[in-house]
Amino acid sequence: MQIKAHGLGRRYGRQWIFKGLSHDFRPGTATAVLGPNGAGKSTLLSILAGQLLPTAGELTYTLGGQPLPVAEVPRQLAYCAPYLELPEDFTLLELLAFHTRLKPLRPGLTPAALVELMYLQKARHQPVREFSSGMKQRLKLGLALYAAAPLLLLDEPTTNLDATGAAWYLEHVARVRDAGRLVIVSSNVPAEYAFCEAQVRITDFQS
Ligand SMILES: Nc1ncnc2c1ncn2[C@@H]1O[C@H](COP(=O)(O)OP(=O)(O)OP(=O)(O)O)[C@@H](O)[C@H]1O
Repeated sequence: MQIKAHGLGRRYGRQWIFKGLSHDFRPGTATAVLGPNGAGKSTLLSILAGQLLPTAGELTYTLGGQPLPVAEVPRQLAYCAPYLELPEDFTLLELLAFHTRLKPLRPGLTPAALVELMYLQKARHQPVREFSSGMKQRLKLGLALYAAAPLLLLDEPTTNLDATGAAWYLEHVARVRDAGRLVIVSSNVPAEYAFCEAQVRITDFQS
């Protein structure tokens, strides 16, 4: 997956969050979207996900060398963000059965194997609402990292993770970096994006 952003801007009311943002998110690369709290990182990720319209500029998506209409982007997308909620009344196994029908896992990976990768075996029959915040974050990350999707968006991925959880994230994000998969990480925690080859600083596009 490739995304070309040209002259992108987003405004809320009269306030421009960012303006004139151009960047080529090349296939197979990992890019960090950086900026302090409130800079517009989540706003940019929502725009790249095709979930929020930019006020200015344009986005071009390409998959396998072919243009991809923006309406098709959600099908190609795995997205983990603090504001995306899980259906918490399901048990873990119920949630995986439901979720993987809509968003299949990588070829050869079963929900049972994913449960083990996420170290959540003991919670298989537990409703997700009873999970700790760190367990929920491991689940959200596991579902996104191991989805069969060529675009991976991670918004503040180590939110709620302890040191062991943060190390788990770094190990698994490295494992799922296939040729052609585009990874975009929004963050202001250096350890979370140290592996990224490219950076977009939102503050470079603010007046
Ligand atoms: N729906 C909205 N209506 C009005 N303003 C909004 C809306 N959504 C976001 N904003 C504003 O846009 C700015 C950027 O918000 P955003 O959540 O994208 O920042 P962020 O860099 O992800 O912040 P953080 O690091 O705190 O998560 C903020 O000033 C926020 O108040």
